[in-house]
Amino acid sequence: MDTLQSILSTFVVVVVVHQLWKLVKAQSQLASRLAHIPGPKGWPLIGNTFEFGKGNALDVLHNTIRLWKTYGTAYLIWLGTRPFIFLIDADEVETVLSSPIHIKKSVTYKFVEPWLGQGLLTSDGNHWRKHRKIITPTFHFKILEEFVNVFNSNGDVMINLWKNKLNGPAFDIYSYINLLTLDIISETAMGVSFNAQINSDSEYVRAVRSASDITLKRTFRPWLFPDFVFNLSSLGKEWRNHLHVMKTTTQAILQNKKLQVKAEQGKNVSHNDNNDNDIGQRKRLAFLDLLLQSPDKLSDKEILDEVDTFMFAGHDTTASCTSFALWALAKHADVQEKAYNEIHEIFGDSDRPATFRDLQEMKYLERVIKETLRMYTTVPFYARELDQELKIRNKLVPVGTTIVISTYHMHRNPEHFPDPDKFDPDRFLPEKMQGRHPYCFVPFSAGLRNCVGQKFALLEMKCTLSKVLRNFKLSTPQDKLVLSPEIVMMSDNKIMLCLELRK
Ligand code: HEM
Repeated sequence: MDTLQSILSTFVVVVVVHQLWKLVKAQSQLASRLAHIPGPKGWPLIGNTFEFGKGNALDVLHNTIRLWKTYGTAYLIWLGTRPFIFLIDADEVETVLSSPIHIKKSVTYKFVEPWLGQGLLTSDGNHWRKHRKIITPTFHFKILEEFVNVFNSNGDVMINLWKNKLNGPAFDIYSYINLLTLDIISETAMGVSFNAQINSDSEYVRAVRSASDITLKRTFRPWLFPDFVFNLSSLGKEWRNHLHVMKTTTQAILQNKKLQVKAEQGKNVSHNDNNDNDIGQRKRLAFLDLLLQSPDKLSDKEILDEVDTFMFAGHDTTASCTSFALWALAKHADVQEKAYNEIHEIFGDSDRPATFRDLQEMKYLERVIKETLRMYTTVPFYARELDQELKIRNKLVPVGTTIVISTYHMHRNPEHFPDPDKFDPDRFLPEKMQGRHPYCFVPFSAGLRNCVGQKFALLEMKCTLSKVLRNFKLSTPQDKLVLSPEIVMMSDNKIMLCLELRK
């Protein structure tokens, strides 16, 4: 028995050592092909994991700034045995983003796959191409025009809540804005509202928030990369609970919607009928309805994946940018006054809701949003995994390397944005943009895999910001925000505003 045991243990040790040796050998082969990209020295198997992240977003920002200053606009780090090249150079970023070949997302996007499945954000290849073709028309301006009512009615709920804060102490606006954008995306994506602004303790809302946090933690803990290790960890257990809440919620909504469609068909009401309904209002369709109607006949799973993707990609992002924009307006009284004057010219003293056309006219406010996207870059990093070699710094970089587009750093590059820490919306005046590198400002990414929701996002943010400015004069006691690049940019020291009534 003892002999059998010792033979077995020796066998296990030999297998483990052999596997580790293979990993070290593969890493060293990759390293020799990547020797032309500068970066800190990494350890075999561990790479730079511990010095780089420690799972803390604040460390990630400090370290990436330090690495940029030390190694320049393309540098290499190792997370475990995986090489990651961070790109800040606009020419090199253009090579990646404009390519029809390098559209595969990095391994870290796999972590959200149990939630988002093969939705637009995570899929690639022919599946992605087919779905992108189906989904792009659902963001047509005629459909977005219909959503302005949703932006307005949900925005009014927040304005009413904020009226209780008038002339009071400063308060943290982030959770208000986050619940507002969640209400907007659930109504536009699924046609239902969680009324999260009123019922802020929603289980779904908490699940979405925590699932995003866990995804970020996993990204910087390579030992949690393998699913079997993650599934055994306490984070993995927490993740499964949140996943269950999120999946059952959206599934129930889809089933209800299908029952509703059946009932309408029973009453001979065409679901495709987008004309007047029996109470004289135009019937507004959510993305879910549009996907259900698609002639391409998507399966339930395909529809759910896309709806979950909208829920994930379409609310934390706009919440982050809107909150930072409000803080910037509060901080820079001159910018706030200019934005207010533009809005006053459009509406005068009327309190009518904004229309699609009004929102198009807010050119200065649009520049404020762009400057916010530059300085407080909503998605500070996004990444691709090479499944074909790519030339960087005049040499081919091997398959399997992850390319990280380092948007936050690109947007602070003084070569393209002089005095980069100054908030100046007029950088985005057409005459100032002339001659600027087309890929030095990429908050919504660019090329084939750019953000499909960017027009929706701009309209929603303009609607919310103009509504707040029409009602309140903003100020802030905070001198500086401590930026924390989680999956979207967050402020580590809250976003505090004081409100005075405008009229
Ligand atoms: C300030 C707001 C937003 C910002 C800054 C933003 C930014 C981005 C970025 C950088 C990407 C590319 C990510 C990557 O390559 O990994 C992306 C993709 C995407 N975004 Fe947005 N986004 C915003 C709002 C929205 C909204 C409101 C929606 C939906 C209603 C949305 C839906 C998507 C989807 C589905 C993709 C994947 C597109 C594809 O790969 O074909 N986003 N977004």
